[in-house]
Amino acid sequence: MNATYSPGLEGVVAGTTAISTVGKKGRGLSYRGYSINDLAGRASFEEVAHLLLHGYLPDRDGLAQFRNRLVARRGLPPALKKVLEQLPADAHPMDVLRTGCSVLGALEPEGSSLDGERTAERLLASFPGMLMYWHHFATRHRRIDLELEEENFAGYLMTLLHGKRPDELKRRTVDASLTLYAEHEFNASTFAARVTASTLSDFYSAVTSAIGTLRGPLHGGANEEVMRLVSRFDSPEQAEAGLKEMLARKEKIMGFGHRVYKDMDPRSPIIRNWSRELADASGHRPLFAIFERIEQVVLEEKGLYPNLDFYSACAYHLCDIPTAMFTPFFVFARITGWSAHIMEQRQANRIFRPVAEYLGPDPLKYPPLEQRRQEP
Ligand SMILES: CC(=O)SCCNC(=O)CCNC(=O)[C@H](O)C(C)(C)COP(=O)(O)OP(=O)(O)OC[C@H]1O[C@@H](n2cnc3c(N)ncnc32)[C@H](O)[C@@H]1OP(=O)(O)O
Ligand SMILES: O=C([O-])CC(=O)C(=O)O
Repeated sequence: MNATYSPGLEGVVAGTTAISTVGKKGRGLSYRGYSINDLAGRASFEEVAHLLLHGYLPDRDGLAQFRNRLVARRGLPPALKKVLEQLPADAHPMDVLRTGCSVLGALEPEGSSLDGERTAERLLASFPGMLMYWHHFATRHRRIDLELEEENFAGYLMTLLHGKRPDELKRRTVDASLTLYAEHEFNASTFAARVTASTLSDFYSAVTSAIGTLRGPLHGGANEEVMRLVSRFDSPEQAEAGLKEMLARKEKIMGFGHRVYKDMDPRSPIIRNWSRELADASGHRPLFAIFERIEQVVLEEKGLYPNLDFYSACAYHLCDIPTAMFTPFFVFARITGWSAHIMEQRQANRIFRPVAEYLGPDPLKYPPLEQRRQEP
């Protein structure tokens, strides 16, 4: 076999998919053939989730049934709640979700690999409750009710977080952000899920792999790092000076750059508009101006464009979502894409097993124990 090495697998075609296109000429970003601009502007996140999980946009009845199933699958088994109650208040919320997913897999294992759609809906429905149950217990010792009537997914998770229904602008912003975050072809976490699925492992193991992969700051964890960066500045001028210093030190600026998009990420202007609307409505224009100035400086100095994580940080902050929950919100959405990919992998499976270029020593003579020198 004649294989060429591509660091980070850049440009390598690692499989086939019918789920989405990313940055494809003439198609841009699309989920199952529908443009992201149509989906983010016109469909609710539940319609998009149905499209990804079941392959088609539901009609009115199909959507109502899907929403009902999600509402019915929100509750958590007592044994899982007990585990969540043991996790410390300073645990990272992504650790909580990774643990919660793993425990649910032990309590409600897949009966057979045909259970994929049911498991996907169970995880989609229960992830918000897992995180918010832990959050309220760990911070205020309150055991919250997870089985609320609210059938809108964004409304449900915001109500769980804040203990009251969100205002309409915040709910619609979160709804749109979930659609934007839902799916993105062979990104690192989806690829991790597919690699795990390719060994014929179970659904929960594949999703646990994906959560662990999304957590890193080069991937989903970037949205949290963006907010930590922006919080260091009080004005656009300060941000400009700070960013120039960082770039001079050759530091990476989180929320910028992308493996596939070498110019604009098509999701970025959409979430930027929601952020601006929120900033205008809540008197936070100065914060938005800091984001804008950072965008301008990084483009001028490095020629890099913001990815989805950059303005998502602004939107989530203005929706009063704690910074450490930004990446979990990404999970609440991307579970739909991960699930679609796990099911697609199972339909035409071959185990992932690439090869490595060896850079180690030439063959060595084996030294008996008494003749070995301690290596430094
Ligand atoms: C939803 C998502 O997961 S989107 C990604 C979220 N991640 C981030 O925002 C983290 C910051 N961005 C990055 O680290 C990268 O751009 C990635 C991980 C997204 C893509 O990585 P790659 O495709 O491997 O690009 P790579 O890191 O090789 O960058 C190419 C060049 O641009 C530079 N560059 C890329 N991104 C950045 C950045 N955010 N800040 C500063 N320089 C950057 C690199 O230093 C490199 O420069 P060099 O050629 O002089 O060494
Ligand atoms: O596609 C990628 O490399 C990262 C990702 O998940 C996204 O941009 O949504």
